[in-house]
Amino acid sequence: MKVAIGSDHGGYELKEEVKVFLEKEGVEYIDYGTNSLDSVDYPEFGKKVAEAVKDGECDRGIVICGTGIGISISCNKVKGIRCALCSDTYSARMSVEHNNAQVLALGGRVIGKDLALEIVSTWLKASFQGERHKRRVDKISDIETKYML
Ligand SMILES: O=C(CO)[C@H](O)[C@H](O)COP(=O)(O)O
Repeated sequence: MKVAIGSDHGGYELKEEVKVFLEKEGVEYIDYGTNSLDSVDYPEFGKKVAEAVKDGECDRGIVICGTGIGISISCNKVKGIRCALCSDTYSARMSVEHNNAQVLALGGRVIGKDLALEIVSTWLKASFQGERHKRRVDKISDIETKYML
């Protein structure tokens, strides 16, 4: 599995911790920035990660801003992308098993490193359960088809 990872300045430090974790776990990743604590605009980095997943360059994405909110909203504007903002391991697992989320969002100013890494670990191991959940995810796609160009 190859993971696209990106953040703004509010998520930069946690992004660097997540990268160390991915390396330890032997998970390949591409870092789409940002590369410092200098102030930047989170939609640019959410877009890069979401597009990398949409285009098949990466299988999944992890995005981080201060709260995780702005960057997750940005990712969810890319057609076909389901980005889930998670602050607990149960939601992280469910976001894949039930919602087939390909992108995980974290709040760098909300959760600590240890919890964040547990969430990432849980999320990486989860897989979509299909069945009744596929019908529901298909209905999300129907909404996109109606409202997104
Ligand atoms: O969480 C965020 C978006 O949802 C951003 O990281 C946050 O808004 C950045 O704020 P500031 O420019 O004050 O560092």
